[in-house]
Amino acid sequence: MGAGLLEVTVDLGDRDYPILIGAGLIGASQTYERAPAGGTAVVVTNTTIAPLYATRVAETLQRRHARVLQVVLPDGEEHKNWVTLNTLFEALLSQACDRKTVLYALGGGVIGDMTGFAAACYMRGVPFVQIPTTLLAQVDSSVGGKTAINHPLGKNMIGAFYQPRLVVADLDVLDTLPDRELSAGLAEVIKYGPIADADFLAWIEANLDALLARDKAALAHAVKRSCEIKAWVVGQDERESGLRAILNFGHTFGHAIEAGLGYGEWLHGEAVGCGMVMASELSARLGLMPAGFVDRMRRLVERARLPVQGPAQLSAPRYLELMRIDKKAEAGAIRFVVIEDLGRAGVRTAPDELVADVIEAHTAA
Ligand SMILES: NC(=O)c1ccc[n+]([C@@H]2O[C@H](COP(=O)([O-])OP(=O)(O)OC[C@H]3O[C@@H](n4cnc5c(N)ncnc54)[C@H](O)[C@@H]3O)[C@@H](O)[C@H]2O)c1
Ligand SMILES: O=C(O)C(=O)C[C@@H](O)[C@H](O)[C@H](O)COP(=O)(O)O
Ligand SMILES: [Zn+2]
Repeated sequence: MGAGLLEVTVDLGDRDYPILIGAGLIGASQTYERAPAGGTAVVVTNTTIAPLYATRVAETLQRRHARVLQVVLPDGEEHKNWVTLNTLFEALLSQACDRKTVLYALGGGVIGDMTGFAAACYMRGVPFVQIPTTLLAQVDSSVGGKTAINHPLGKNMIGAFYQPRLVVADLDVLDTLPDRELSAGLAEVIKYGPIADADFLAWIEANLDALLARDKAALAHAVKRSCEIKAWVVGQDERESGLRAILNFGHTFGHAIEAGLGYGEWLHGEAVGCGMVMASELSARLGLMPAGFVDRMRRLVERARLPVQGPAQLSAPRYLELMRIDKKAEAGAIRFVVIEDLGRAGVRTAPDELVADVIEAHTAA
């Protein structure tokens, strides 16, 4: 293992688990010491990541497991569905995987969300480990136990809360990440500032160029601080009965963009980036934040090379229709995460006309 190993704990009583952050982690057998050993390991990955990292992970796991299998799924958000999930179940059943089998999710958020959901369901629950390979997955999706697949009518609509046993965030794997995916990950990093930590927002603004240049020290800090904030939230409200909703800042608008365009056209992080600009505008129009805050967020999202205008083909009424089946909606009322003060978020409803104005103000002509 490389020097400078960082660790964050997700504090969930007897389901506590560590997030290890550092260099050279995926090929070191001591990395996996706190995950269950013996029996079968299944490395679940996709066609892009398999040739890059699956052999290194599988060879390392061979020192801890009697048998190591690989399941390679198709790549892309459009495959985060029942069909792909069933491919995974068929592979597990046809290889006689038993209840002691450990699933290792080697990939971005799509692989992590699907593997976690499969682990929650297979034989009513088998252990799983997250090995996130995108920035987005390292700062967000691998932590906290939200697992799901998409439905044409709504994002992440079929899923379960199911925690991993260990998260391994190896910063070296980010070297091969395409620039567009790096930017998508930065959207979720930026999110943590306005919702929970004004100083972190200022740090991101000051260090955005270093992050875009993949400076390892900057990335290490961004991953660690993001995981600390997410762990702090999840530790208090694992199943989103209240506080956890703040992690959805920008997502009510963003999920509507993803579903409205058909999954995969805009990346999740791109939709969240644009969604945060809209949610900032809503916060200002509700009188919670000054207009300058919207400019500040728009500038930062733009500097991260993310879209700040919604897609021209999605009308405000279409957003409203899609947002009514958002998971936070209650009795048909859409609930939005808004910023109440820098570093503090809350959940509010807003009149449809106001929401439509906000969307139109930030949509390409
Ligand atoms: N569960 C949660 O809490 C949570 C949080 C945020 C997002 N999500 C979900 O995560 C998904 C988005 O995740 P994502 O942004 O990681 O996308 P992704 O999983 O689709 O990965 C992005 C792309 O990068 C490729 N890739 C991954 N790692 C690579 C590497 N190291 N080198 C080269 N290529 C690599 C992938 O094959 C893919 O093509 C969405 O479905 C979103 O809903 C879930
Ligand atoms: O972990 C959470 O809670 C989040 O909201 C994190 C989000 O970044 C993530 O996209 C999550 O999957 C969205 O949750 P959903 O419940 O709206 O599907
Ligand atoms: Zn997200």
